[in-house]
Amino acid sequence: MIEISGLRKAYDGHGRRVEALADITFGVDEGQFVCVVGPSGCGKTTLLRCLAGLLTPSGGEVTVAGRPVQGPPDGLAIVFQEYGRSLFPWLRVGANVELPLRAKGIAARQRRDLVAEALAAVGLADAHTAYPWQLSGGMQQRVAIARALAFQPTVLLMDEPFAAVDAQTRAELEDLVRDVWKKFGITMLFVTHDIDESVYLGQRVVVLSSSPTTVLEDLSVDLPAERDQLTTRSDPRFVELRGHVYSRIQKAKLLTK
Ligand SMILES: Nc1ncnc2c1ncn2[C@@H]1O[C@H](COP(=O)(O)OP(=O)(O)OP(=O)(O)O)[C@@H](O)[C@H]1O
Repeated sequence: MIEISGLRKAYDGHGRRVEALADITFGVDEGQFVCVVGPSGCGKTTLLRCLAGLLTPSGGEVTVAGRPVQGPPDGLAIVFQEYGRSLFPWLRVGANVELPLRAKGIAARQRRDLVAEALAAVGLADAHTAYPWQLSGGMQQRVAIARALAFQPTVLLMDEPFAAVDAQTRAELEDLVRDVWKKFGITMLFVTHDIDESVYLGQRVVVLSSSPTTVLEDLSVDLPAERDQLTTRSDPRFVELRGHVYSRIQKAKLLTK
């Protein structure tokens, strides 16, 4: 569904050149849940922006559903880290979720159904008429997820979506994301700097090096499909996998010093 081949991205400007992505190659099959984990500043956001057609790569190729990405691909939605900036404060929750559906030209009745279904899927069926600023941070991020779901994406990109919420809310949202992935069969690419989160959520974890960034490892997560915060996180295999990813990143850091 997603193919990234030899992707390179350098930023130029004001006499400063940043080689953000040096050489990234991996793919995500249809319906798969893949996490990308890497140190802060390694280019995770840059990678997602290239995939979403919001940035032009300096080299290599990205295809989504077999088509080279030249602008935002059809059927692709993205959830950003900063829910506070991605929701419109002057629109009620329902109108925020509905907005992309209007842009897509969907008829009013179907829009109403999709908004109701998406809000129910994130446990906010009764928040329709609230304003985003009347909700907690975790609830606002649920609204952002609902907005992406209502769009009925085939591919959902998530850019450190839980970095700004407290630990308990984060755990709830992680389980919510796995639930909606299973329910809607979406292809998921989830970017995080949190190693535990990447192993808990993903079927695979793509480990990135520090910048200039390459793929250090593409790891299959052979944990049971049914995951929960208590048993999965204390499963010896979970502990082994997270330790493996951690030491991989640490070793790479030492080599680049
Ligand atoms: N618009 C830009 N112009 C110049 N350099 C940029 C720009 N955007 C990002 N960079 C640089 O590219 C590198 C990768 O940035 P990016 O935000 O993609 O990393 P990240 O892994 O998402 O970071 P974090 O984990 O801190 O969110 C950084 O060195 C950053 O300073």
